[in-house]
Amino acid sequence: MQYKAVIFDLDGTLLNTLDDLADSANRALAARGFPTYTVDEYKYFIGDGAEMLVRRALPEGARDDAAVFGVLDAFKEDYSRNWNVKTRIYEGVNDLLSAVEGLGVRKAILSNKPHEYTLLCVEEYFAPGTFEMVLGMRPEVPKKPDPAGAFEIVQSLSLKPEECVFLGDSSTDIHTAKNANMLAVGALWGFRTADELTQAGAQVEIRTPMELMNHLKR
Ligand SMILES: O=C(O)COP(=O)(O)O
Repeated sequence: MQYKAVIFDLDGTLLNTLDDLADSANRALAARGFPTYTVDEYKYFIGDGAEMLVRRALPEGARDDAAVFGVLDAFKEDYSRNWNVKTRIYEGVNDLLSAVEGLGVRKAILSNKPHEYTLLCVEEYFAPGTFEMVLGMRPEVPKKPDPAGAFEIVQSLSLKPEECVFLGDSSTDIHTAKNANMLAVGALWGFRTADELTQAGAQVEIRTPMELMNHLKR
């Protein structure tokens, strides 16, 4: 039997958004006199939403609300102007999306990126109608790894969770998949390591997007 839908994570899975996120966050930090980080260090700050990114980037002794929300506002303002400077689709992702489409398997996105930026990115980098549903992080819905967003997608597609595959690049995504009772597939080209995905309980790990096609039958 074939899975009926794939839910994709966005940052680090479909799009390499690392540089633009890091550049915006570094400018927001520097403007307030806080230390900045290398682009690679941001791989561990991204994945649990914009507020968490800022909390992780601020020095431990400076995570009071005024600092967090000051830097968060500055980061969002900067990112709203610079979200598509260096961001690119990962190699092989377009081929995968076409192949999934060709099989008649449905596609959706669930991201912890703020919803408005998730929509902007998807509109810019993917053909209209590629995804039936695109959900970013919305204040009223618990973020990944809570399965609420994943359940919202399956309900709206009239599917059962076990008919879905969840593909993501971080432990947050793997935990989301498991919490939602979906096949948990780890993307090894993203921001985190194979060790992290294995420890989180990934059922499958793939090195290139097209490898997902080998796992759409169960
Ligand atoms: O921007 C984030 O924190 C995470 O976004 P993602 O869920 O698409 O990886």
